[in-house]
Amino acid sequence: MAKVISNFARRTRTLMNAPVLACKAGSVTCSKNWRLNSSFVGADAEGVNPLHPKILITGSLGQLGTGLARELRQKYGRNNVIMSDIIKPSKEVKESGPYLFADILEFKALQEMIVTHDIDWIIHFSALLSAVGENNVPLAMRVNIEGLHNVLELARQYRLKLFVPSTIGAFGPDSPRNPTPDMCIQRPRTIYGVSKVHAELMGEYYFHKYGLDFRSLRFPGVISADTHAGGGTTDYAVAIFHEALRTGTFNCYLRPDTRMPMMYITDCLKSVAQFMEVPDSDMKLRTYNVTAMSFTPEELAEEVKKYVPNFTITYNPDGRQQIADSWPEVFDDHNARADWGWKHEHDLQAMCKIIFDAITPMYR
Ligand SMILES: NC(=O)C1=CN([C@@H]2O[C@H](COP(=O)(O)OP(=O)(O)OC[C@H]3O[C@@H](n4cnc5c(N)ncnc54)[C@H](O)[C@@H]3O)[C@@H](O)[C@H]2O)C=CC1
Ligand SMILES: CC(=O)[C@H](N)C(=O)O
Repeated sequence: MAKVISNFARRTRTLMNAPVLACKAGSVTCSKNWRLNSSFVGADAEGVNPLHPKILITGSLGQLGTGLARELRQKYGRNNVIMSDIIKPSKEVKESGPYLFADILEFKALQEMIVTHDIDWIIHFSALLSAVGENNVPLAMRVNIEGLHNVLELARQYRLKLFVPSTIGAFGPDSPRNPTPDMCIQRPRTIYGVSKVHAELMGEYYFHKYGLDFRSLRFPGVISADTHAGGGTTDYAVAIFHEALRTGTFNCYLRPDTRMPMMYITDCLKSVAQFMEVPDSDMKLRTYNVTAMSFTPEELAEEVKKYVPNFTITYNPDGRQQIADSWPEVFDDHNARADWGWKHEHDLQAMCKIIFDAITPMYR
């Protein structure tokens, strides 16, 4: 009990020292008293129970968030993972566990949420992806850059663990493209990429300056069986499966030989869940590349033909071609594999089989 009280006192003191939080001291104390009265067995130095951290996912109604919430709820308990976004959740989402409205640009409301719900970790998914970002630069700057500043400050003030995904889009035409290592020139030419390099650097700065437990993985294009994709350059590899079954044809906005790194969604979600638990001592970097495969639209189309033999594909490159041409072709993730055992499960063939098995019945 003495350890519990001293942890509690230390955490409360830290919070009270943050000037912006002074007015919240009452609710902080109240929230931590709840912790005192509840099961606190096995809490670490920050007072977080490593078996049941309370996790907030921002932007959780996008392509990745719902699946990650499912994965983390299985691990840490349904009520310990709070989904949030600015859009209305479906009935299934509402029934699956806690969901809250959270605009990443409203700092005070986020503070209140962290305190009221006693959050330990933030998984920060809110973002505008590459193609939509190019179409609305001012909004991308607000959501991707101001939003990041807000979560960094929240994580610093409340001593939270923070995960912010980065992307192959954080590299640019001056980076080596085949393969692209963790450490190399990063001069992206999209606002999305610029905001992600900014996130990597700011997170690492907060780590060195304040000891913030900042973690980031650079994902390749993530492919899932559902049609939702947030407006990225890699989205063709999500849309193609449904179009193939629905119409037998697909009009691709990239050239047939445009090679990009990709990953099946379950591998992506597994990488996040695994990475959040990697001990500090095993992490030589705070930002790691992770990937599973690399393919071109032409190669994907060949695979699709195995399931839809009459499938045809046409190519009409648009503005996304220029983005893709500046991104990595093959991602080098050997550091993640060596330092903390990252390993993908699905290659192109395995992924296509899972997706077609899942969605073909919908089109019969
Ligand atoms: N899906 C992919 O292929 C990849 C994704 N990532 C990163 O992973 C994260 C999640 O990606 P996805 O789920 O695909 O994105 P998405 O575009 O599908 O979802 C983003 C979510 O952010 C929400 N959002 C927008 N403005 C907001 C605001 N002001 N406050 C709160 N939420 C807001 C949107 O409503 C949306 O649900 C992003 O940071 C993205 O950059 C990185 C590499 C690849
Ligand atoms: C690779 C990404 O970050 C995303 N899918 C996009 O294409 O913008």
